[in-house]
Amino acid sequence: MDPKLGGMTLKEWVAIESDSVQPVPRFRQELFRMMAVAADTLQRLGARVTSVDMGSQQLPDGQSLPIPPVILAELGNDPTKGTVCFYGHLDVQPADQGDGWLTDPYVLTEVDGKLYGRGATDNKGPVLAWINAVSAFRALEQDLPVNIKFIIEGMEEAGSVALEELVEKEKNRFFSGVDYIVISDNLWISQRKPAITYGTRGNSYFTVEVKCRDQDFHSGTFGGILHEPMADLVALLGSLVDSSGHILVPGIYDEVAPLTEEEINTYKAIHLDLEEYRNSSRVEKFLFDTKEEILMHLWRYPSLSIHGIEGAFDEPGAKTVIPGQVIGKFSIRLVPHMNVSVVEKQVTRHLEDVFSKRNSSNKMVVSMTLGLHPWIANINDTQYLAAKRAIRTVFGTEPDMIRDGSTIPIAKMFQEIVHKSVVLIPLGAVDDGEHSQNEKINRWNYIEGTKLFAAFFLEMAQLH
Ligand SMILES: NCCCC(=O)N[C@@H](Cc1c[nH]cn1)C(=O)O
Ligand SMILES: [Zn+2]
Ligand SMILES: [Zn+2]
Repeated sequence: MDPKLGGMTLKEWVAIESDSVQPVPRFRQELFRMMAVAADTLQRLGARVTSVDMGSQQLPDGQSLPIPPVILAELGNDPTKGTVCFYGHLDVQPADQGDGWLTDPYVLTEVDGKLYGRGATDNKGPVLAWINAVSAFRALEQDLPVNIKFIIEGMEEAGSVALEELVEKEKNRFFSGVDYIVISDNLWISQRKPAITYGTRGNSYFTVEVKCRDQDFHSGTFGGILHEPMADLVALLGSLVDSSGHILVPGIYDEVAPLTEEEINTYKAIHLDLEEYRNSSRVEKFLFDTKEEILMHLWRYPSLSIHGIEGAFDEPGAKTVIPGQVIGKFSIRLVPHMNVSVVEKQVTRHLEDVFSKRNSSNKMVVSMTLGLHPWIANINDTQYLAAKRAIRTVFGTEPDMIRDGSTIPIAKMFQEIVHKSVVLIPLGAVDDGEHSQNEKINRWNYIEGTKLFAAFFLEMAQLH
């Protein structure tokens, strides 16, 4: 990239340890540095940049840490052109070479056309690809076909702390002229075939605490005479889902959108090599045997996952402890038209029911700690057509029209608060390993993705 334009390379961005998950001052400093570098890059491209102070974050242990600024940047304000707003994040998940990385996670390393490094695909690579696309128009001294806005945050991996309030506040300012919103923070469903994403599941995250007392017991001294909290908790967690993945909470499927023949056909049209998917996931057997069932259970049906138990003895060795208090954690991925507060009531009632049947003297407290709504878009919106055309131009193929089984809360927030059409245009391949060891982006995806975004601007200009 032309150095005059302030081009930063992906290698330089990956080298910044912008981990938002571990709440320690060193990573926060790195996050501030990351946001400053990105603001500078955008400024050099000619953008009007505001770095919004986001205040500080109170942590459960009482300490307070500053939240990195959110970047709001604007390029062009021609009223005859459409305005596309791109959202991305520059914070990353934790990464430690000792956890099984084959290369230093903060040194972008190319092996066989794959660029390994934390944040390479989630989400530094895609953010830079959008910036590179703008930079290409600048380098060619061509007018941008559309007005472009960027909203870039540094706390996505920590739950987008304080972002919703900012979007609400900027609804009639920064977002007032925005026509379309684009996010590139997920992956294709294949190694080589591009995709457009029009829906994500939501998530309701629960804790269930069972307490006898706030100290552990010796199982030789107390074992046999106690209602053990862990036994209660295992029974509670075991009551949630059966071995075929069916959720046992009464009423939970009541509001799930009915399945139509037309919808089934959309799954049939998607290219997914189930054997390759199973092998690359290193899973012996999935719960379902057909492509359609797999896709539907990832995208359009709820799922319940049990995540962990706080207070449990989880070290090697044979400690003879009875934990005095344990907290189980599980979540339910939500789909259209499930309602977060209805799910909260259903789960609480079910657990209270199961617990009361145990006649335990322990205390149980159920809390929903996170309630994120599912999101689904209208695939006939203009920007879906523009994205399809741009994919045809750059990749010479039709995209897979996909949904994502995970949750991108900002998509629903934009839809609800800004009331503009949102599209997800991923550029990473299915095996990029977001959040995992050896995260990567393929050089091909990064470069073709940059071309795709430039082509998207041109198509948007034509269709707007
Ligand atoms: N492919 C994009 C993944 C984004 C992601 O991992 N989102 C989180 C958000 C979340 C949901 N519940 C708690 N955090 C996810 O787990 O889906
Ligand atoms: Zn991400
Ligand atoms: Zn992520």
